[in-house]
Amino acid sequence: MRQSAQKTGSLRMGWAEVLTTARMRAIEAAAMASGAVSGAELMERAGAAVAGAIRLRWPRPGRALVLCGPGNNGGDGYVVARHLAQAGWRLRVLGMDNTPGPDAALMKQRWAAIGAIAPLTLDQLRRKPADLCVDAIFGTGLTRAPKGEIAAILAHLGQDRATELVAVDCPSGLCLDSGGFLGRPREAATDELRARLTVAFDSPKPGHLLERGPDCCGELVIADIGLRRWREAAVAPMIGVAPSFDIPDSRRPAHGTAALDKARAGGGHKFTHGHALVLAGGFGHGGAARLAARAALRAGAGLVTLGPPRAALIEHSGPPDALMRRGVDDADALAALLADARISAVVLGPGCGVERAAALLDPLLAAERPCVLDADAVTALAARGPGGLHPACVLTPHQGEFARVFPDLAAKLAETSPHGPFYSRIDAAREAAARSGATLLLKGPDTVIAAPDGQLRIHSAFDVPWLATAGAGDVLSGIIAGLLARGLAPLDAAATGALLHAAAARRFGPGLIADDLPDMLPAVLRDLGA
Ligand SMILES: NC(=O)C1=CN([C@@H]2O[C@H](COP(=O)(O)OP(=O)(O)OC[C@H]3O[C@@H](n4cnc5c(N)ncnc54)[C@H](OP(=O)(O)O)[C@@H]3O)[C@@H](O)[C@H]2O)[C@@H](O)CC1
Ligand SMILES: Nc1ncnc2c1ncn2[C@@H]1O[C@H](COP(=O)(O)OP(=O)(O)O)[C@@H](O)[C@H]1O
Ligand SMILES: [K+]
Repeated sequence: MRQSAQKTGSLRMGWAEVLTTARMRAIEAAAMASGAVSGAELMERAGAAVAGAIRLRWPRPGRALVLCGPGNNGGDGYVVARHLAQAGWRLRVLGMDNTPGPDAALMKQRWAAIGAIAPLTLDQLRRKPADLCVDAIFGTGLTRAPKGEIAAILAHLGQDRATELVAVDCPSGLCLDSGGFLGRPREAATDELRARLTVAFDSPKPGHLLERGPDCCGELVIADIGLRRWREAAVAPMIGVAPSFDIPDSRRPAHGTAALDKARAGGGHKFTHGHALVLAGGFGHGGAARLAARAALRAGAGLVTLGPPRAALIEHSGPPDALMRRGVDDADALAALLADARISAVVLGPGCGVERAAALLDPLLAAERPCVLDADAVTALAARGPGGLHPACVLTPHQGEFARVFPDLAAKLAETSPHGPFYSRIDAAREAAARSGATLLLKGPDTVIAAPDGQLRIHSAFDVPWLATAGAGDVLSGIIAGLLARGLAPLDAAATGALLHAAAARRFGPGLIADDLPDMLPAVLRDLGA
C-alpha cells in the first residue's frame, strides 16, 4: 500500500473566490444598503490600500502622477493622491471636469482642498516626467472601448516603459469579466498597458486571471476593504474559486482541496485508493499514455493499469514496475474489463489514435465510469458531437481541440467587440459543459474548469510558461485520473489536478520536460501538507 495515501494531512493551498463585476457591484450595494458602511468609507479604504501598497514597494517618496477618470475609479485616485501627498510624495493630479457620483465627488473635493487638478489630456500627461503613474481612469465600470483623448492617453501609457505604472483595480481598458481589452484584438499587442502593480478590491475578478489580464496587471494585490460579511452572505453562488496563483497561503481555508483529504482519509488497502486504467494506442505510440499512467500513480491512485492493444504490449515492458499492463484490443475487450467495478477511473485519448479512441468511447461511456477524455478522444468526439456525455467525464481540450468540438463557441471566443463584457473563456467553458453534460477543462495558462451544473474553477498559471511542452497535457490527464480514481468529484479532480500540475512545473523550473512532471508530485504534495 502506498504510504502517502495513508496520511490524513490537510492540503493548505488557499483558494480565492472570484467575483464577476456585476457580483462585486451587488456586494458593494448590499454593504452600503445595510447602513454599516458608506460608499465614501469604502472608497477611502480602497484608496488607502492602494497608497499603502505603493509605499510598501517604493518607500522613498518621489514624483507621482495620478490620472483620475470620470467615475468611482477616479474617486479612488483622488484618495490615493491625498495619502501619497501626506506621505511626502510630490503629486500631479489630472482629472476630468465631469460631475462624478457623490462619493467620487467628495474625494475630488477633499483632494482639491490640498492640491490642484489639471485636465486629463495627453498634453498635460507629457508635460512633466514622473517616477510613478497611478492609473485610476476606469475600473469595473468600463462599458465600452475608450475613444478620443482617453484612448490617446492609454496608448501613450502603453508605450511608456520608463514610468512605473500602478493600476487601481485594473489597467484601464481591461474588461474585468474576460481579460480582454475592449475594442482591441484578443491576442497580445505591443502597446497594451502593463502595470507593475495592480491593487484590486475584496476579490479577484475573472479579468485579473484570464487572457491578457495577468500579463498586464503585473503584481496583483487584493486589498480587503471590509466586504467579507456581504460576500459570504450573497445567496447566488460565486463564480468559483481560483488558487492564489503563486504561493500556497496557509492562512486561508482550504475548501478547494479539502476533497483530497477526504479521499485519502481512513487508510484502507490499495483498491481503497482506486484503480486507474489508461488506454494506450498502437505500437510506437505509447509514450503519451505512459506519461499519463505514471502521473496517475504519482497522484496517488492505488493501482494503475496501462491498456494498449495486445500487439503493442511489448512496447511497455520498461519501468515503472508498479504499473500493470493489460491488452485491450477493442470495444468488447474494454467492456469486459470495465465489468470490474474496482476500475474507478479511465483515461482515453493520449496517443490513442482517433479511430481507436472513437471505437472505445461507446463502451467507456456506457460503463458510466469517471473518465478523462483527452487528445484523440476529444477529436473523436468532434465527429460524433459532444452530446451524451455524463458529469463524471472530464473533457480536457486545449484551444485547438475545443474549436474542433465546439466551433461556434470558439468563434465567439475569438471575437472582439467595442462593448463589454467580452464573451469570456468562462462563458465558453460553461456553455460547453452544459451542452456536453461533462465536466470541461479548457487548457491554457488560464485554465478554466466548468461542471455541467454551472460550477466553475479558474486556475491561472502564467508564471510557468515552460509548462507548454510536449506531453504536459498527457501528464495532466493522468493526474486528474489518479484523483478521480481516489474518489474526488470530477470538478475537484480537474481543478486540483490543474493546480498540482502547475505546482510540479513551478517546483522543477525552466528546462522541464513532461517526463519530469510526475516525479515532482510527491514533493508538491508534501509541500502542500498532503
Ligand atoms: N462602488 C463603490 O463604492 C466602490 C467602488 N470602487 C471603485 O469604483 C470603481 C467602479 O466605479 P464605477 O462603477 O463608477 O466605474 P469606473 O470604473 O470608475 O468607470 C465608470 C465611469 O466611466 C465612464 N465610462 C465607461 N466606459 C467609458 C469609456 N469607454 N469612455 C469614457 N467613459 C467611460 C462611465 O460613464 P458612462 O458609461 O455612464 O457614460 C462612468 O462615468 C471600481 O473599479 C473601484 O475602483 C472602490 O472605491 C470601492 C468602493
Ligand atoms: N504558457 C503556458 N503557461 C502555463 N501552462 C501552460 C501554458 N501553455 C500550456 N500550458 C499548460 O500545459 C499543458 C499543455 O497541454 P497540451 O496542450 O495538451 O499539450 P500536449 O498535447 O503536448 O500534452 C496544459 O495543461 C496547459 O494548461
Ligand atoms: K484603473
